Amino acid sequence: MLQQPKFPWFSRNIFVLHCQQLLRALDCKLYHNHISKHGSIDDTVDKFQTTKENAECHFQLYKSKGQHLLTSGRVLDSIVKSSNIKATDTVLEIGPGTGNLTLRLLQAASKVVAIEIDKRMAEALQKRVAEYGLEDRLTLIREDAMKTEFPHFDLVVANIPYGISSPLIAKLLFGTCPFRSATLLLQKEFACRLLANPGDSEFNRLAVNVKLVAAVEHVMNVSKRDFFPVPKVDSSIVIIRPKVDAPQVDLNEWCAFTRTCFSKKNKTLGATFKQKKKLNELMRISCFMGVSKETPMLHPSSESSDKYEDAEGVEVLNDPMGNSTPSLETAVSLFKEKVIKILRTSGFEDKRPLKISIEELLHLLSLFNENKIYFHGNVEDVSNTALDTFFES
Ligand SMILES: C[S@@+](CC[C@H](N)C(=O)[O-])C[C@H]1O[C@@H](n2cnc3c(N)ncnc32)[C@H](O)[C@@H]1O
Repeated sequence: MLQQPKFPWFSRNIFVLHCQQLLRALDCKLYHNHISKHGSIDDTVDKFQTTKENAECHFQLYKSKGQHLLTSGRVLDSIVKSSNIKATDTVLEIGPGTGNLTLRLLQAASKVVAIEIDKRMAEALQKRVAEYGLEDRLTLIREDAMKTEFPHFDLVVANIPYGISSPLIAKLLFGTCPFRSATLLLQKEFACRLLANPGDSEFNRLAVNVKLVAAVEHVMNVSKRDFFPVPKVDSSIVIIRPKVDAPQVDLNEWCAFTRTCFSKKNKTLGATFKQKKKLNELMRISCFMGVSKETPMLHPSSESSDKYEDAEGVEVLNDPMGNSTPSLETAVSLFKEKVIKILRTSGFEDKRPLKISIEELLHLLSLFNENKIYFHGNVEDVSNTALDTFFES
């Protein structure tokens, strides 16, 4: 007889999963290779169930760790099939859990590197993989995937904890390991945002930043009923493929630029860039970037009194030492004129970020930079700040 879970399913965000229940819930019928070698899959499951430790163990599944196990054989097979795994590939799996997907990946690939934060899950996975005699092909790293340096891999295939979707995608796309593709199960709403195009209501900074460097393909939607325990949200499978010809752009500058453009995504860029706070910030950053040596507007001095116009007909003040320095107020107003002039002459002033393509955004950023207007001040700290601000809206 199966033991009853210790807690009710919905108590305190913690679920109890009995191993036997989980294993009975698994649809393992497509382990063809294994079946042909070792007899029926039911035999294997029974063998696993009667292992003393497993027969007695149970897990508390934590929502905080995104522990919703995928139990549909149909969906698991679709994930593997759509990933186009080659027999020579090393697959990176983030959050293998008890191994429902891992076992299928081990059948298709040469190696699987699985990173699992939960010790109990890792132990159950190891045992289960050993039951199938596949342990030589599995490298199990018991760490937080966000704090671990990824070893070499060819592609990623994973049902990830949804809480780390954004930083994980950023880590993959801007990490040091080149890879072919990432087939990921994501929360449906998040996947829709990733897939959105200019003009779509969901179009946003997330899509812009990801699509700068990768193509995103929708594979299929997955019902919440295909998970155990059943989560509140539906899911989607997407494949992210890094572009081989991604534009060469300073990522920090790009991320800071898109953050500004999408800060008020229903407003025109003209309205967004006219905000006093934003102008002050941009002027400060442009100053920090060393433009101060080239333009007097970035050395404001309220002491100055005499006025004259510079070569471009811009009003500038003289300070007692003979340096040309405008007041802070004048400097901000000159800076604003410069920003608006760029937006107006390039035709972006009345456009809304929701409808602007990546190519257009790249063009606008290059116009700003050519005019020595910068969005990110710290050029040395590229990786950290780019990742930190990559997806926030
Ligand atoms: C949605 S479950 C998926 C389990 C399994 N892949 C499946 O499909 O049944 C997510 C898994 O990721 C693990 N996990 C959560 N946060 C993690 C992190 N930061 N690094 C690595 N694994 C994590 C959880 O313990 C859990 O096993």
